Amino acid sequence: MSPLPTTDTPGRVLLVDDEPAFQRLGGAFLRNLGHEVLTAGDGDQALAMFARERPDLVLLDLAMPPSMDPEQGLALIPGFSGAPVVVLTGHAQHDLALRAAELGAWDFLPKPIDPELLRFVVMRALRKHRLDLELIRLRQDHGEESMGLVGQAPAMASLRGMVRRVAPTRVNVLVLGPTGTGKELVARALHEHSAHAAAPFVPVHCGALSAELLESELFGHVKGSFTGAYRDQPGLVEVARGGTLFLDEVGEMPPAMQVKLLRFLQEGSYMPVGGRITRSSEVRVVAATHRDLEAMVRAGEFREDLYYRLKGVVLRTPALSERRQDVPVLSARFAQQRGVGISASALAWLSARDWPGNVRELKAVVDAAAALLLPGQQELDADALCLAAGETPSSVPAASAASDDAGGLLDQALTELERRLISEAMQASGGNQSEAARRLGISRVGLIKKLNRLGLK
Ligand SMILES: Nc1ncnc2c1ncn2[C@@H]1O[C@H](COP(=O)(O)OP(=O)(O)OP(=O)(O)O)[C@@H](O)[C@H]1O
Repeated sequence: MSPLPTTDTPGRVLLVDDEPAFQRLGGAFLRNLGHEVLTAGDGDQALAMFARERPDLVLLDLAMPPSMDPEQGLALIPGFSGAPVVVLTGHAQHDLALRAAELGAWDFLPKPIDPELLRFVVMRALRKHRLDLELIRLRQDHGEESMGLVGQAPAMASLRGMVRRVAPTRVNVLVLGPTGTGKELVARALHEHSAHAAAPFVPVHCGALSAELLESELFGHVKGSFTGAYRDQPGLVEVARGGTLFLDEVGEMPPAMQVKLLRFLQEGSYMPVGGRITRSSEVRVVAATHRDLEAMVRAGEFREDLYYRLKGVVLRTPALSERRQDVPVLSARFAQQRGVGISASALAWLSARDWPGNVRELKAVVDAAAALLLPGQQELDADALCLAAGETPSSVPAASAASDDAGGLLDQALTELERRLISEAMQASGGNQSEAARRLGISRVGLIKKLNRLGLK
């Protein structure tokens, strides 16, 4: 047996025991080891202290006043969720110890307590607690890190960096990029990482409505202001109060509305359709368009003053053709969301194509292919993707499984994919092999072998 470790980072321990002698002696022993010790003499006190002080560990005697019934002690265990619980039991109370474990206790110590064992069990439980916390933090960081914006290309990393920096501010943001590249995702990430994430996120499609309807939608209307206005209707600027108003396709906004929006952006005030009283609302505005707004301004199609109001900060979402190395990771994510795997041939097929509709189009094909899988099939392959894309499987090389040289063609497609991913990673890393290997998720030695094999050195 390995020797018991002697030192570790101390923690904050809640000692729940009604015996003053044990509180004193056990407490002093743990304090000597550097731990901070809190004590409670009954269940109610213990739960209240736990809620207030959030200790790292609970040492719990099961038999306590008023009833001294261990069942009552057991019932306390779930109340200490978030910290490991070590129960203190009598020597012959194995059943009780098992029940405690079922209820979530991490360990148990027989009484009378052996100090060496106490020291060891406390240290082990504290270590577990710290690992749990670290895991939670890593999970949060990981979720935060991608913010739903999947992609390893440098352009995506810097986009995420900008979102993280801009989100906590209230500055207006203009998101520019081709259709289907994640502009709305960026707007949502900005909202979700702002201090106002609990307030509403309200999207409005500016191109889908006439000027009149858009005005009524945004600023609301009063009863009787037009046929069909049977009651007062608040506008979306009101619905989004305190949160984010997302103006999608702002380039399509009719000129008559542009001037009203400008007023709202400048003064925070607006007039509901048919109303006589000016209202105000405070929202953060994120606008997006796939159109060249600057060119529209030059052509007199979009108000210059509104353009400058909207573009507090400009964020750009890259076309998928500018980050082809992200096709596999995006495809794998979309397949995973559908609960299926994805084969190498499928990734090769997807990577070899152009995606004029960008991520939206890629996602639609992966989703459709997942829906077309036969019962029992767990993995997307090139055939399923061909069908989903409306092509006959034999029209693409990787799918012609029936032909004699199908294996050869698949190998060829995979080699091509490998060559491209490696070249792109090397380029993105400025020729640094260690960095390129990290991006590709392989070892440096593995990368060097591949570079030699593919003649890329
Ligand atoms: N980086 C990404 N990671 C994961 N999913 C993405 C990414 N970019 C886009 N998508 C997905 O692609 C689809 C289209 O994204 P979104 O609606 O945000 O694009 P858009 O640029 O606003 O499009 P449009 O200009 O047509 O309004 C959505 O299903 C979205 O979840």
